Amino acid sequence: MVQGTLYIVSAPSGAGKSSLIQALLKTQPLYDTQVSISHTTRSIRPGEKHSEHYFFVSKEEFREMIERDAFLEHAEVFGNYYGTSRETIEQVLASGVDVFLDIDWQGAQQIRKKMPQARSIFVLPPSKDELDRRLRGRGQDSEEIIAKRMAQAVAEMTHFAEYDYLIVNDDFDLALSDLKTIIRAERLRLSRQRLRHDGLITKLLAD
Ligand SMILES: Nc1ncnc2c1ncn2[C@@H]1O[C@H](COP(=O)(O)OP(=O)(O)OP(=O)(O)O)[C@@H](O)[C@H]1O
Ligand SMILES: Nc1nc2c(ncn2[C@@H]2O[C@H](COP(=O)(O)O)[C@@H](O)[C@H]2O)c(=O)[nH]1
Repeated sequence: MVQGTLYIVSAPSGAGKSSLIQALLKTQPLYDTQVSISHTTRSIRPGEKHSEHYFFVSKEEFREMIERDAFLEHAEVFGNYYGTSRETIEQVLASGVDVFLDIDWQGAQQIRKKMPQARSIFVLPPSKDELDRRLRGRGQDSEEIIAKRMAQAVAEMTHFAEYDYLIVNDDFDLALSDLKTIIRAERLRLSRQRLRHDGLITKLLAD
């Protein structure tokens, strides 16, 4: 079985990465593409569901998971802890399914060290004003949390050059189309490698 590809997607909070990933998943069959559900110690927002948006856990549970090396990566973001389950990701990739991680730059750095074959995408907002509008428009965070996230936005964006691909999420449909193009190109690149590996190209070019 050929391994699935791991895609890391990062962006300042509110730039639209979760919306883009969710829209992409609607166009892909489950046996092809899945999104990882992280563990977090942050409080649940209105409308969020345990095991659908996140596994919401206590700090003690999170610490216990770190101790048993259950995370592929984990980080403190905006004063809360977030982590990606190692076992789940390894199992899904081994079954040939591509997996998307919606994680911050710290997690992205940890994954690149462990899995250099992972592909990474950074999503930028068209402007800081628009980022602020989107965070407010989402209507899920307090003034204090929005201020904290806006204050961290520039720090997150300074890491854009560490990523393989950059998408500016101004027009949503255009940004989604860019994301689909990246996935398509990566799949074509890999299928070319597989053909070469199988000796098919050699056979096709013979005679
Ligand atoms: N291109 C766009 N134009 C206008 N609004 C957008 C666009 N993309 C996303 N949004 C809206 O911006 C808000 C923030 O988007 P989203 O929650 O996907 O951001 P995020 O980067 O995943 O944030 P976080 O890191 O906090 O989870 C949402 O209300 C979403 O509907
Ligand atoms: N390093 C990790 N970062 C993660 C993970 N899951 C989410 N995140 C990032 O946290 C912020 C805030 O998310 P929110 O849901 O509270 O708005 C955002 O940048 C996410 O990408 C994770 O498992 N590891």
